[in-house]
Parts: sequence; structure tokens; C-alpha cells
Amino acid sequence: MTTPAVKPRILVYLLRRDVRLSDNPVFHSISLLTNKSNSESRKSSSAGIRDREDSVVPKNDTPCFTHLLPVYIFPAQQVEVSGFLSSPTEKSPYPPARSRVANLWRTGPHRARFIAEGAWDLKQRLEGLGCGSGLEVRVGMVEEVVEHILSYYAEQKDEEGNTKADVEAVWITSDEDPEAQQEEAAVKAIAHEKGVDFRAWNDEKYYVDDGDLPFNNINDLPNVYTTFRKSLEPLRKRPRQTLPTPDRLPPLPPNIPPQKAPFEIPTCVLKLKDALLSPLEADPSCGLPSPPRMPEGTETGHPFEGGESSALVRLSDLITNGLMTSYKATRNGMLGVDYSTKLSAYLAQGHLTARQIHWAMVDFEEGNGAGKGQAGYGKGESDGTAGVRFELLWRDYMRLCLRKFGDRFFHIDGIRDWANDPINNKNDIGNERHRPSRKCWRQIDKGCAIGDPAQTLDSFTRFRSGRTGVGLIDAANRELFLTGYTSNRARQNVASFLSSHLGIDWRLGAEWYEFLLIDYDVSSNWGNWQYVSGVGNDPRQGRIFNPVKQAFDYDPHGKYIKAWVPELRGVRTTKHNGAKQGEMDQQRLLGLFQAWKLSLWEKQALGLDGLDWVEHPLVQIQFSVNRGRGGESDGKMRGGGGVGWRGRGRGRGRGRDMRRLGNEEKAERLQSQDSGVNGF
Ligand SMILES: Cc1cc2nc3c(=O)[nH]c(=O)nc-3n(C[C@H](O)[C@H](O)[C@H](O)COP(=O)(O)OP(=O)(O)OC[C@H]3O[C@@H](n4cnc5c(N)ncnc54)[C@H](O)[C@@H]3O)c2cc1C
Repeated sequence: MTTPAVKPRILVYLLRRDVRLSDNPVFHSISLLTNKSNSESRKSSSAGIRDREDSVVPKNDTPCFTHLLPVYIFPAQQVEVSGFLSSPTEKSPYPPARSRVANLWRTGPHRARFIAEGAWDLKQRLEGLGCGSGLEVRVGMVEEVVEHILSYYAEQKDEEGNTKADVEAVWITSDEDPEAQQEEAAVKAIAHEKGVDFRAWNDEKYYVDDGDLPFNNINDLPNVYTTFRKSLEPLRKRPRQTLPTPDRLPPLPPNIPPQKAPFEIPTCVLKLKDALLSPLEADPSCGLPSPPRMPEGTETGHPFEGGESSALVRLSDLITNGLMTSYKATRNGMLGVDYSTKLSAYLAQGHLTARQIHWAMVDFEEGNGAGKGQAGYGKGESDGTAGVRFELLWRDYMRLCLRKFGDRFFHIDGIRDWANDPINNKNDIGNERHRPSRKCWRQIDKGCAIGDPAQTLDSFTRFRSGRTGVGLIDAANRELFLTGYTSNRARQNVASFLSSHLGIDWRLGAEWYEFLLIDYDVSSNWGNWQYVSGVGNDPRQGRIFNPVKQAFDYDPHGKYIKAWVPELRGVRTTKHNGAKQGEMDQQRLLGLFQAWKLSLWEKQALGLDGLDWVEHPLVQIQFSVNRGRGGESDGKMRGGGGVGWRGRGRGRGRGRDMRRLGNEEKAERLQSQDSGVNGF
């Protein structure tokens, strides 16, 4: 048999964090090329009013491929792939996908499930185009998978010794993550070695496209977010248009290389999830002697499935129900589904883009389309929509910081240049008077500088189990463990608690989050951990969140803590006699926020006496609430942080002299004055 007259010419597109059909520069360009070959300059019929008209493909570019092979790879160093082994007797050639410092799984069950759903959704969307398109799922090291694909096609020959199909090019979307960049370099080298064209596309996942920044050199990125933001205001004017969603793509090649042994790829999404989850389920406690259990009656705040289809539904629900308008007022919530957008996981996996969110909000603000009748509809930018844009720019900023600082994002000393920064960047970080001293951390490995590693491991284990004895921290860590999500407010408190109160190496916390978060994003996670732990680019270093005061401010009825720490549900928090019967009793709340404060009688009545985390909390935070005529009582916070604290119960003490405020409160006050929306 000879090679057919038209030999397949294949384009391999490796999807990573761009797992969507809409607003995807690569799919868009491929569809333009395909359509050009069929009818000159035919526009995508699904182009929306907001879609950009320009092609990202040069005009003289002619289609040089007949088939498209989109491939999603679960990378073996990040995702445990032993569940894909074709038989129980096979062994994975890869080491377990565990983290460097804490030896935790790098991708836990919540995100693994979400990613699988996302890949499957894209597969179905591509198949749904009805033009023979689809998606192949693979596991392994990305460069090995690519090598296998290219070799397969090079080795498939007809009787005359000609290849049956040629791979013309390998395309990928570039990423800021150093690990992803290494992957990209390795794939490029293999492609070149095999004589195949390689192209890394620009990442168009930013809110403000990185081609539109007011500087060319990444070293000119300001070290302070506010400076960066101001250079881009008004933020509403900045994003580029979205790209049309293709309605036609080249078909899959007639022959597709199988998954390389010893693995095999499941044929349905349920089995795909099984393969990802089975190695993790073999270790359900994740090294915790008593892992948290789902409390009865409590529901996840993140009930969403992964994938572009679900992302678009969530975005549409947010718009239709007017939730973007109320965002600023609700974003510091901790309980429920709708206090914040819950779009982070979709953004992290590239199931949705920041500019899709922006343009959906613009339509709402201009009174076009969905959301009619909701507050803010047709009334221009509101505090809420501005607040969402502000946060989306934080995400851009964290990514750009990763580009600027590279591997220092993962270094124990962080991105601060401890010796020189305050002097070199006088305007940004501070001045010589504030030259910081390098932080020392408790660690879990032998030979660490301070503390007993065994004791540190014990504290870290209790922290992860939600048994520190500090209600807000325990609720947040249990929620994270059980659902893969916890609010921004909770994350700040947790990160501050681990790094400042416990003085534990912040990277352990970042890896814990990497393992569990559904929305894990390398730049947002490591950048925020650094920021809160005092080794990042927080201009007001030394801020420490007091989790008792934060509970008074953000969980004033104790509902969040009771939802996730069911042992404390019986703690009475209201006054039970007198004229104010039924009102919240702040003294009682103190016992909910730190159970060691409960009376012996109450502990016994609730079965809490003798519990280690109740009797021996990792930290005792002295915090007094206002009694009687509004007098203040001083308190001291003991434990890792060791800063003086002047607590006054609820509220932010408006009108008080700044000199009398605690560190954290000053920082919060300054931040909210500075930023309009309290990003931190
Ligand atoms: C210690 C710590 C770790 C974090 N790890 C991650 C992470 O791995 N992935 C992640 O996406 N976010 C992370 N964040 C930021 C933030 O907590 C989440 O983005 C947010 O809680 C997600 O919920 P949402 O989508 O409802 O956010 P919303 O409040 O609705 O915000 C809208 C979007 O803005 C972006 N955003 C909001 N706050 C931040 C921020 N502080 N930094 C960067 N982007 C932000 C997110 O993309 C978010 O989806 C972390 C924060 C802290 C303090």
C-alpha cells in the first residue's frame, strides 16, 4: 500500500493551563487557518460582539497542516500517575509526585478531580464541533510524551519506506512557572531534534495583556502592587477584547499514538478520576493521625465542577444574579457559595480568562444582556465590579512577580533581597532605617537552625489537622482539607498563623496549600504565602493577623467556626438572661474562638475536657473584649508572633489614635485607605 495522495500533516497542540475553546489564541488561530483553507477569510460564526477581529496569525501564513492533535498531559512530577498503570504488577517509572520540603502530594484529590473534569469537558466540546476534532489525554513527563508521539509518526512507514503522516509542528502556550518553562525548553529541544517546527504562544491569560504594560523590562515591575496598579488605571479601560470561539477545527489524525506503557488511559471521565484518585485514596489520612471529617449539615463553599462549560455557567450566574455588584460588600465572607466569585480555580486551569470576566461585567455595567433588574445593571462601574478588577490585577501582579523573581519565589528567604533591597528600592520597600533582619524558621528536618524538629512536625501536624486550639485557624484548615477551598480572609489568617505565631517555615504551608487547593496557582499561592509571611513584597512588613480579633470582625456570630469545628457547636454564644437575652455575648465568643478559655464546667458539659487541642493549644492569644462602659483592657499575645496587642472586641476602633493600634490593625487601616478595596 502506498501513502495516500494527501499525506496527513499534523499539528500537535499541548494544552496545559489553557484548557478551553473560547478566548484561546491557539485554537482561534488554528480555526482561522482552517477556515482560510476552506473559504478565504471566513469568520467564525460564533464570534460575539466583544470578540476581537484581528488574527494572531500573520497574513501570509498559509495552513501547513491537515490534522490537529490536541493533547492534555498529566505531568508525572506534579500529579501522581501510578493509578494509570495498566496492571497491578506494573511499576511506575516515576518517583511519587511529592513536594520538596514537606514531602506532601503535589496535587491532592480536590484539584485532581477538577482538572480531570476540565480536560474531559474540553474533549467533549471539541467533539461537539462535529468536525472530527477531539482531545487525547496522556500521562508522563511532558517531554517524554512528546518524544513518544513524534517517534511514533516518524516510525510509521508505508511499503515504500515513506512516513504515513508527518508532524509539522508542536505548539504550546508559555507560562511564567519555572517548571513549565523547563518543560517548554525540553519539548522545544525534542521537536528540533526531530526536525519539527516548535512554537510557544504568548500567554493571554492576563487581565491586562502583558504586551500592554508601561514597561518592557520585567525588572521595571514595581515592588509594590499599588504602584503597579496606579500605572494602569483606570483598570476598566485596559483589557483587550476576547477572541472568538472556533466553530471548526481540523480533525484528529487518522492514526493516534497510544499512551506509552506501562500506563493506559481510561475511556470515561469517571475512570479517569478513579485513576487519579486511587493512589491518594490509599493514603486517605495524608499522614494525619486524625484527619478532619466532614461535619454533619455543613456544605462546601465550592461545589463547582471543573471545565470551561461550568466556568461559563458560573460567570453567567454571577452576572445574572447581580453578585458582581455586591462583591465589595461580601468578599470578606467565609461561609457559603456566593460571598466571592469562586472563579479562581477556573482561572488557574485556564478554563476561563480574566478578560472574559471583565467583558461580562462591562456588558452588565452597560445594560446589555443578562442581569436586567439587578442592582447596578446599566449603571456603569460599581464598587463591586471595580473590586473584582482590582483582584484580577493582583493575580496579574503575582504572575509578573514570578517572572521577575523566578526561583526566588520558592526560596526560604523569599524574594526580598535582605541585604540590599531596602536601600536599592528606597521608594518601594522602605529605607535603611527599616533594613530587615533575615527570618529564622522552625523546620521539620534534622539540623535546622531553631527548635526541635520533632516538636515542629507535631505542631505542623496539628495545624494541618485543624487542632491548634484557635477556632478560626482550625475551621479554615478543616474546610481546606475537606473541600479544597477556603476564603481569602481565612487563607491570610492561616498563613500568618503558621509563619508568625508558630514561626514555622512558610514553605511547608505553601506546599500544604499546593496539595489541597482546587485553585492552586503557582504564582498566586507562593506569592501570597511570601507576602503574608514577611518575605515577599509587602511594603508594610511585620503585619500579623490576630485570629481572635479577625474572628470577632469576620465571624461575629461564630457560624463559620461552628460549621467546621462541630465539637464546638454546643458552645453558647448568646446572653441567656436579662434585657439583652439572645444577643451575642462577646465574652462567650472568646470561648468559641479559643476553647481553652471555656470554663471547666462548660468543657465538661460539652465533652471537651481532656482534649489536647482544647487544654494545650499551640498558642494562647490573650485578647480582651470591652466590658461595661467601653473601657479597654490591654492584652499580650504569646507564641511565635510575640507582638503586643491591644484588643477591643468588634469593629475597627474608628477614630482611635493610630499610635494606639496594634501592628495588624495599622496595616489593615493603611491598606484600606491606600487601596480602596482591602486586598489584604
Ligand atoms: C496564603 C494564600 C494563598 C493563596 N493561594 C492562591 C492560589 O493558589 N490560587 C489562587 O488563585 N489564589 C490564591 N490566593 C488568593 C485568593 O485567596 C484567592 O484567589 C481567592 O480566595 C479565590 O476565591 P475567589 O475566586 O472567590 O476570589 P475573588 O475574591 O472572587 O477574586 C476574584 C479573582 O481575583 C483573583 N484574586 C483574588 N485575590 C487574590 C490575591 N490575593 N492574589 C492573587 N489573585 C487574587 C483570583 O483569581 C480570584 O478568582 C491565596 C491567598 C493567600 C492569602
